[in-house]
Amino acid sequence: MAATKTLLMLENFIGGKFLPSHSYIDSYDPSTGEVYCRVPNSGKEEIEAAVEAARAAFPGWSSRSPQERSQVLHRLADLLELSLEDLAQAESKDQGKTVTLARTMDIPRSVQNFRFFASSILHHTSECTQMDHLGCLHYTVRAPVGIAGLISPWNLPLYLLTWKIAPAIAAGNTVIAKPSEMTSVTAWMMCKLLDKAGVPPGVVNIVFGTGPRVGEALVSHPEVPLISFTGSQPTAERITQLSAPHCKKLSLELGGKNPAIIFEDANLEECVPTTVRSSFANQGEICLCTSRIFVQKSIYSDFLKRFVEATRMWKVGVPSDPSASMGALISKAHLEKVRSYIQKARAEGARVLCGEGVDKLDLPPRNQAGYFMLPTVITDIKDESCCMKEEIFGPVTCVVPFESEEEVIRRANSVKYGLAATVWSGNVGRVHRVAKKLQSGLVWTNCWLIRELNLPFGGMKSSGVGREGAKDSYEFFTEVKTITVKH
Ligand SMILES: NC(=O)C1=CN([C@@H]2O[C@H](COP(=O)(O)OP(=O)(O)OC[C@H]3O[C@@H](n4cnc5c(N)ncnc54)[C@H](O)[C@@H]3O)[C@@H](O)[C@H]2O)C=CC1
Ligand SMILES: N/C(=C\C=C\C(=O)O)C(=O)O
Repeated sequence: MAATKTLLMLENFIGGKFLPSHSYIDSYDPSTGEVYCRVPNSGKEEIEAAVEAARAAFPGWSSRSPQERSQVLHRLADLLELSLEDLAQAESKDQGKTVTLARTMDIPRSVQNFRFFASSILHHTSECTQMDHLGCLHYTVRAPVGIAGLISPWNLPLYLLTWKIAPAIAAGNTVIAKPSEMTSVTAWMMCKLLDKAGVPPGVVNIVFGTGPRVGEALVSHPEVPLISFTGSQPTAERITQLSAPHCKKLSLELGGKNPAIIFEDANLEECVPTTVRSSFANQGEICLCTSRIFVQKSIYSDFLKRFVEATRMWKVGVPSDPSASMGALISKAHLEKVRSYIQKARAEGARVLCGEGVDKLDLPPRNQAGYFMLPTVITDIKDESCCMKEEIFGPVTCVVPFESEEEVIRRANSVKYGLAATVWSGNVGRVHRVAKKLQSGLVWTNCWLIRELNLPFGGMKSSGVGREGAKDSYEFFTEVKTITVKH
């Protein structure tokens, strides 16, 4: 007799209580393609309950001092850290990424998000000016906005959710968060730690479900004056439309089509492995991943040979395999979408040098229905191709040659996105010059994804609106008031 599988059942977390739902959505293990979890399919009713809880908690939480709130955030960081291994295993199963990546990047960064904002909230200053001729002193004060609506995606589930929750509650807001319906488990696990950390009921509410149903109910709610969103550009457009009648504050962190520019004097010993990582880390499912590699003509063939060799070493394996660099993509639909880009490139006459359709995937029988694909390198492709223009958000990168600095800057800037770029050169003057001319919110030179959480993070053009970071998040999650004192 076949054994009945027990599915993990998630519950919403509202007003400090776990509440079951009327209906549920299936959630898949990307490494097997099997349903293993059921996520509440919430809607307006649950958002109403969460608003009520967040409204009730706001006066108490917002009137605590930053020092008191900071202590709570530190305790939560410590508790998350104690659960690091369980969270890493869960994140990997839910998302498809390797356990190693979840253990070394996702969960440590989630812990760091709470520690960082626990500390930075203690160090903000306000402005003060004097008008002696009128006998006036002016100064600013900042106050939390109220109930913050936070919507996060599936690629870095707990990492990006906590990047929003931590600054929002540090500043004294209460929050209603909606994680991606595809990766809700670690958010639900975190809810179990909130009470022990001293987070009062109603300060953090997590409501699970789909974007069109519960996401829109949250965005449209008149008592939620602020939305912080990370995800795709079409969803950002919808959120902007729904927010407009309420004049909500919006922070939108969207996609990228990020260039790597590699000059002939680059140190290829460092550049090649870092560019493999920047192209394929987390299955290429990070908005900061490189997907267009421009290489100066004089080193083009040498770079390409080394890059393809190094890509072939980027092992795809089951997420628990410690030797795997890459796990499974998030969903069947996403895998098909990513593959369709490779088919389009082939149809246009581009060459696929390694990966999809060229090399063979080696997976155990249990994982044959998982959403795996090999890291893929495309070349001989035109800048106008959709693979060079659109965000693929998978393990696919294009390599093309360039001749001059002016030319590569123009080509790198010729897409609608402007999130992140990398520049590789041993010439400091050139590095500065190129970095200044790139239309990109972030430029890493001779490195990738080294994050300084104090400084602004975010994109220009279609990559987003607003910035996040110590000062930027504080300003976003607070309202400023100017006070004039006549003396
Ligand atoms: N940070 C980034 O740059 C990310 C970019 N993407 C891009 O978006 C593509 C599609 O991925 P999706 O998961 O479908 O992204 P998405 O933008 O639809 O989802 C992100 C979050 O928004 C929610 N959402 C969706 N529709 C909504 C609506 N109408 N109102 C309120 N919330 C809504 C989702 O439930 C999820 O929590 C990816 O292939 C990738 O290209 C996806 C995730 C992250
Ligand atoms: N927003 C994303 C990545 C952010 C990384 C960071 O803050 O370090 C994304 O992939 O959507």
